[in-house]
Amino acid sequence: MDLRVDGLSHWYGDLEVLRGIDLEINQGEIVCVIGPSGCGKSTLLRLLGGLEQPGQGQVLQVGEPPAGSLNPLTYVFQDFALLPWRTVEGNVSLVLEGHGLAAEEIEARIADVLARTRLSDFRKAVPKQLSGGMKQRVAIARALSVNPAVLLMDEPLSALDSQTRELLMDDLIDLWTRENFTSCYITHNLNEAVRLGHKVVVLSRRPGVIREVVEIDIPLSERLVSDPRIGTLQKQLWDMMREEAQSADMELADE
Ligand SMILES: Nc1ncnc2c1ncn2[C@@H]1O[C@H](COP(=O)(O)OP(=O)(O)OP(=O)(O)O)[C@@H](O)[C@H]1O
Repeated sequence: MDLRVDGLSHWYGDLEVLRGIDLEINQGEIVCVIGPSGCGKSTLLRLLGGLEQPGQGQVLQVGEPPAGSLNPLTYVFQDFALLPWRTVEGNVSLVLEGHGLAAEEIEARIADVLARTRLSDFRKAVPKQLSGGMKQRVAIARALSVNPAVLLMDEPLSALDSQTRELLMDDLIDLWTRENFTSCYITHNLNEAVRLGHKVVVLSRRPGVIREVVEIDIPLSERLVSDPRIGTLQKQLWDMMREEAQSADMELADE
């Protein structure tokens, strides 16, 4: 299933947050969205997932979600959003309950996603026993368990230290290489965008309009930290964002 965004604009009261966004998220691609603070990135993600209705324009689901999808558009948040009193398997099973699935189907889905995210040995652990990186892996496993068409990821690595972020990026690259999942991935971090994005959408300061869509045709598995092409792309993105980020910074300081 693809997502198509047509002429999307959004306001909160008098505050215009997004203006005239046209965007395609095609099946099997990771679309990263970057832009200065407050430019409407999280709002865009909420509109994509139907948590809010756009002031203008529309978000279209083109094609069918994968077989067995319980929730075609599924979020992964920065703060992991795990229930502290539930085990790893309990946190995954949370999103599988209430769909009328047989107990064996729930068990099969849990075992499958824990294996795919290499968490099988941790299924009885509770969140406080896990590092931040492991918690986010549980959140990703939970999102995958509903067999989503599109993963909506809102700064999923930004609460993690830089080494853990590197490890999780490797995990995501590995997962994508095995499964070609589809994602809209919001980030502040330009390195994440150039390591993970098939497309990088650069938003202006608020109201967010699309300044540029940068297509990156280097295979994800070849985008090593040491690859000079990655550094060059990152600099290119920063050159596009610098002025917008400076202006946004001043605006926020005035508020
Ligand atoms: N529910 C809401 N009601 C009113 N204003 C809101 C609401 N949600 C967001 N805003 C405002 O809309 C603007 C865009 O917010 P949003 O969180 O989408 O930006 P962002 O680009 O994700 O920001 P950041 O990079 O800082 O996370 C901000 O000025 C924010 O204060």
